[in-house]
Amino acid sequence: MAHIFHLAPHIDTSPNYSNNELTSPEKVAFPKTDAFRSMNAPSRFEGSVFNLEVTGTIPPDISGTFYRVQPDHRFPPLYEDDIHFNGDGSVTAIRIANGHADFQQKYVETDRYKHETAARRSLFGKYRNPYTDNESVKGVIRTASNTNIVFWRGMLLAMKEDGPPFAMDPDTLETLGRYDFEGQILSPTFCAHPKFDPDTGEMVCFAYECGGDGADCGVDVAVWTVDKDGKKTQEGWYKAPFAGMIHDAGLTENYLVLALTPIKMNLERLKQGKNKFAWDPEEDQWYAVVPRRGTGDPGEITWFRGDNAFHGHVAGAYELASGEIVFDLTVADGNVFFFFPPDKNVTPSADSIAKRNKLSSPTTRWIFDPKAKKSAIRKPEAGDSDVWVADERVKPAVVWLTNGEFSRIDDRYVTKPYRHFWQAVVDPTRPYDFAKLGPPAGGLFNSLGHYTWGPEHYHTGSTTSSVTNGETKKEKAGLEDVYFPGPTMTFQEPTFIPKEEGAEGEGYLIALLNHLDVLRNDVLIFDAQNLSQGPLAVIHLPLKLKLGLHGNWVDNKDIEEWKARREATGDVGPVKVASEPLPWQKKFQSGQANGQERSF
Ligand SMILES: C=Cc1ccc(O)c(OC)c1
Ligand SMILES: [Fe+2]
Repeated sequence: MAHIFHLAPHIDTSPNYSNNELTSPEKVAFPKTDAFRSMNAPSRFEGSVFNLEVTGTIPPDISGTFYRVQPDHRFPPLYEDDIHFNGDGSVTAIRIANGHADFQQKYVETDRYKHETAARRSLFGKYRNPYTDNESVKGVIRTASNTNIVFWRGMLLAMKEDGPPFAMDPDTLETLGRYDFEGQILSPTFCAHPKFDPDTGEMVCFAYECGGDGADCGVDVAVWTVDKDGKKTQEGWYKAPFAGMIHDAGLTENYLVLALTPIKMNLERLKQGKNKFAWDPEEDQWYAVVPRRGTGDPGEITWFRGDNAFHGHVAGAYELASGEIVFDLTVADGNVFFFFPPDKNVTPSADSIAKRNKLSSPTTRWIFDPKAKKSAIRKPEAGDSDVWVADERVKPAVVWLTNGEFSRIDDRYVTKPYRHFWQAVVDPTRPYDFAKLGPPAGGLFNSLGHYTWGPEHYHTGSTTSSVTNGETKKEKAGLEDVYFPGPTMTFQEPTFIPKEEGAEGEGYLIALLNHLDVLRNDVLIFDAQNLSQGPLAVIHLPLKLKLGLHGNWVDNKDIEEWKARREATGDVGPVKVASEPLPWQKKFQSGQANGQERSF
């Protein structure tokens, strides 16, 4: 292809960065780094496509919307080495009914979005580091709302764990505003993985780094329950043993289990304009078993610690008749976030993408006893607060040697024993066209897997177990059904679509396929229990999206029911978004120091 600078050599093609800093904010030229290359080249598309091209047949009983969110930088970042996780949240809706599919995509119009739109440039700096921001946006909520998009009581909530959620209209993807649960949750941070109890309709959610302005690198952790009518019914404030990332969680009938990963925040480092997190290869992986109806007493939590490792996403969690908790997630044997290397003693190359792509990430089953003998430890990092830690270290009960991430289950089985889970899978034995494609952006998720726990691992209500600290079984723990599309393709996170009245796992699986050669996406629909036969339908998008994080399926009945309830004349009425700044913002505006002290 002829490039314009061959045709017009006088055109300015100079780099837009010098010493890692943006030199011409008005010039729209993105970094030429891996974080902005291939599938992750900026897309920035907003709009819709009616009646997408389809190969195969979309099962006629599928009626609903697949919502998912991707980070997609709107402007060249302030720093050339910016990371994918710092991109603006852009929400995709794939609306399916009567065998047809429509596409829509729109940015989440966060406070960040509005300020940067007005200025036509980036104003917010590095990932979760307000010390790198333009002066004009001090005190503005920084979140890019780019990690998950969930349906809650008739609205979509776009979420990122560094800030509050933003509400969107499920029909139009219009941003309604910041959502504070009608004034009930005023935390500076929230989570990207709230859990929904299918029996009670409750949302159980949590936050970390939530004791100040949301960027204090502190150890505060909060847990909330919001009931099906939107009323906050529980709130507990706790301290973590260190200031690390708590990204995902598991929900059982009586507990929320939080995974605290040994990547650590540090305020001094942040103030120096450096990374939010650093991997600590010497630190344990931790789990907090938190009672769902707790009050915030530190003794309510039991913290469990195991050998250093990196948490992926949670599949399922449930309680056994013995009271013990089964908790399943992928756990990788090294730093998955290569862009957050350790602070010291590590040569830069030791945490490269190449090394990340060699990590193994099995599905790991832990069994926690909430009544385990524990002792209070006082950690100065925890503000001298008591943290109650189980005396015995934990080891996995089962390690299923899968190699993948983005575990999903039939969400009607959250809190319950389950048999089926699905993952984006890394199968290094399959061919990959490295010569043509270079390293796969976001990881080599070249396959999609359906896993069924074998009979000895499928617990019914009466099963008891006492294997908390037994020998770890490393095995193939059940059936594996895997689909590999070809050497030029990778998958994004799959989502399960249940069949109405169907048994657990009966339904479909939907996932985005990345064509790394032609830089375009398809949406694939599978029989959830027969992936290896290949997709039932391939929905062709006429464009390239970006690598997204999480998505969810919402049935049309729920969308329609809530639409009626949210009418001005409906029994619930329109969504009420936040009308006042957050407490930390008020403090900031009144000139009080923000950050260190608890704001509310
Ligand atoms: C996958 C995890 C993850 C964790 C924190 C983030 O801010 C994030 O942004 C997209 C993603
Ligand atoms: Fe996640």
